[in-house]
Amino acid sequence: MEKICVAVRVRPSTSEESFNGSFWKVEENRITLHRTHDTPLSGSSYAFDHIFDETSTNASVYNLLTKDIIHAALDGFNGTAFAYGQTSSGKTFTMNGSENDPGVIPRAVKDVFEKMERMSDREFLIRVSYMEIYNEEINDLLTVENQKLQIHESLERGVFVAGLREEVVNNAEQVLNLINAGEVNRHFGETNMNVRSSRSHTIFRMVIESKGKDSNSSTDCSISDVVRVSVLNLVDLAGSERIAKTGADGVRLKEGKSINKSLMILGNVINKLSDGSKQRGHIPYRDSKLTRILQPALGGNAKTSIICTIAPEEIHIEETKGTLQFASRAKRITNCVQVNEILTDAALLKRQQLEIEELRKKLQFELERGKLEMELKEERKSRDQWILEQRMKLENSSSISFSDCGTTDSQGHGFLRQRFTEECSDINSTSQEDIFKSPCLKTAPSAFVARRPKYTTLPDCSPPPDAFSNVADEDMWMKMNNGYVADLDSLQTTPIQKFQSFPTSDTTPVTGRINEIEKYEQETQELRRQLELANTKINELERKHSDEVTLSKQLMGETPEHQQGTQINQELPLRLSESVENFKGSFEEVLSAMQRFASVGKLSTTKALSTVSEIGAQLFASLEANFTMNGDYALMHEEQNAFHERMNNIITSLELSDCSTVEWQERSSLCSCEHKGSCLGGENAYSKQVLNERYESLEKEFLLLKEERDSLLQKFTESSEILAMVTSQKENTLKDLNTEVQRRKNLEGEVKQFYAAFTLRQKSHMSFHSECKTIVEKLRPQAPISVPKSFDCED
Ligand SMILES: Nc1ncnc2c1ncn2[C@@H]1O[C@H](COP(=O)(O)OP(=O)(O)OP(=O)(O)O)[C@@H](O)[C@H]1O
Repeated sequence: MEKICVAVRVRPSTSEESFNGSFWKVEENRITLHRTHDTPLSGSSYAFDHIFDETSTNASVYNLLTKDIIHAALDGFNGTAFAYGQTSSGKTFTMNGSENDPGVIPRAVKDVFEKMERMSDREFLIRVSYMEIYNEEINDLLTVENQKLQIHESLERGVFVAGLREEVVNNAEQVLNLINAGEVNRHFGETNMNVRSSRSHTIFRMVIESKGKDSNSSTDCSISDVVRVSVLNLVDLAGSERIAKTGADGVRLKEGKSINKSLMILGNVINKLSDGSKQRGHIPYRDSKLTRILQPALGGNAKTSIICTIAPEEIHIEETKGTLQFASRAKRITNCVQVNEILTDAALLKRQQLEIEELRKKLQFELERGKLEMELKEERKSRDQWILEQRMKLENSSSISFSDCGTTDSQGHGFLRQRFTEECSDINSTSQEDIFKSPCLKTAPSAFVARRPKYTTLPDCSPPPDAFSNVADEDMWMKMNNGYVADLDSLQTTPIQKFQSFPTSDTTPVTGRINEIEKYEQETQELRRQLELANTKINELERKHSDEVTLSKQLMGETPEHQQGTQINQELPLRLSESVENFKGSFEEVLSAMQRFASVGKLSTTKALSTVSEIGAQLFASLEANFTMNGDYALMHEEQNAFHERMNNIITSLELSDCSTVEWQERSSLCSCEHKGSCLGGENAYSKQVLNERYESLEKEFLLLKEERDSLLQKFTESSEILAMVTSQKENTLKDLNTEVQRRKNLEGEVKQFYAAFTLRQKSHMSFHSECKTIVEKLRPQAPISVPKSFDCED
């Protein structure tokens, strides 16, 4: 808990008049209203953390009041500094300052960046915002369009202004430029009391995020996993005003009313908070936007300082008193300040892993301990049983012996020893089962056992095991066996206690133990459940893995096919144009042969026509075949060769068509000259027309082929795109697959580690168990010696 730091600053007087009645006098951290003749007025004296008189500078205010808060903000503490006071008392002067004496805000900005540079072990991210509350509406001073913003609240961010521009900044200059830009948008107005009166409350906010540069440590939460986020508010409130004094009307009046109202609500909040935690009751933070935004600074998680500015003039005494009373109440407020640290996902994960590991170890340990305790209990129980049995045997035999024991005989040691030996031999002959090998005191002569006046009856209990240290030592037994007569009263005796097998009276630890065991059982169940979940996850991953392997194989299988397809698609247009070129070549050869024959008059029109139509049919059939061969280049090549062959045949047949030429020549010689002329002319015209038609149809075909080629090219591009897509999909799937494989490996590793730790624990438990057994075994033969001895001492 930390108190709000409250200071008062007195502005230099603006009036040249000397005081007529009273004035404020500052003495160290106390301010008192004095009469003119320097006598303090009772009930008007106030003490604060600091008081800055008229001569004070903004530098001193910053250093004494705000600097610590700014520095703490860099360490992760929220901080708020605000100026409160009547209008024209110097709030804006304190917060913003002048050129010669910068105020709290510019100093804080510079200080933040300077300190940040010195903190070389941390990385910082700073965001700033600047807003005003004008007539109870929130406006963004950095973006004029952001008006009438709303306040929201969320678990993550707490109370925040939605839509407020937050600028990430890197240096002080950048921030100061932003502030200057914001100042332009701020509402100022002239009143009778201040030519430049703030008509709104302004809040300049810096959000400071930082994290350590250290990035080591894979097992524990490293410093770099913890992010500190602090909010620093520097607030310049609008001043309270008396409408009569400010002479406000119209807009100014409305502003004045709004200012006074929100300051009144601030006063109410401060009053409530200063009442002390028990009487506080409801704090009306939600009554105004100002108190809602400043909520963390008022009784919340923030280091807060308030500078209350006052005007020293006599005419403002009442307002000054009001301000000082506000300040006095604010001084009583305590805030609950803590560093705001956020754990990143990685840190949370690490922490949870550590916790699980801790629990696992604890559980193992407790299980083992519980088991051992049970075993020890069993051992103890059987040992107690055994001791009890032996004791009962002893009691039975001793009751016989002690009945024979009389008073001390005065006949001397020799007689006693002889008698003792005799008795011993007697008893040994009758009591063969005395496995304790205890001295034969039971049958000792009355003279051997010194008379013990206090002793009246046999004790009905044996000493508890913890009293074994009180019994006589081995040496003493030996002496007694050798006939030594002891003064038993001089021996330290074991107090008589009722026999209780073992300290079972304390039931609380048992109940506690049961509770603990139940708790461990629950934890075991939980761990088992986690293990089952892990196994399910592993199985799921395995299934996914195998699916993806199959998919990958499938994709791998498809890839060569796709590659081949692409290659074919890529080469197809080239090959087609090559084949068209070849066809063209063959066709031209035939044409030139025909021209040759025609020029020498060896080719009849009929022959020429039939040849051309044959060539055309061949050509189109071959072209068609070529296009439908779908990239089978060998076949295409064959087809081209066949076409070439056919063309050659046509040429040969043309060359060999002598008879037809002779026929033609004979027929032509039969024709009259005019007839001949007209006949030739008619044939030529006909052949030209047919050829033209043919040429046109060939051109059309050629265009069609071109279109087809273009569409094939289009298809090829599309196929290439699909292939690229499939390839990238395949790569992504492979990546996913690798990640899954890695995750699975990690999980397997964890499970292995868990089993290894478990086995180790089991081994240590076994060895501990065998050690215990050995100890118990060792203890077993010693018990008979101890028991009768204690028995004797109690006697
Ligand atoms: N400590 C000071 N030293 C010198 N001049 C001061 C001091 N305090 C205030 N002034 C001057 O007094 C005038 C009023 O101050 P300022 O505007 O800061 O008052 P305010 O409290 O912000 O008023 P309002 O609430 O109306 O905005 C300004 O001209 C300012 O320069």
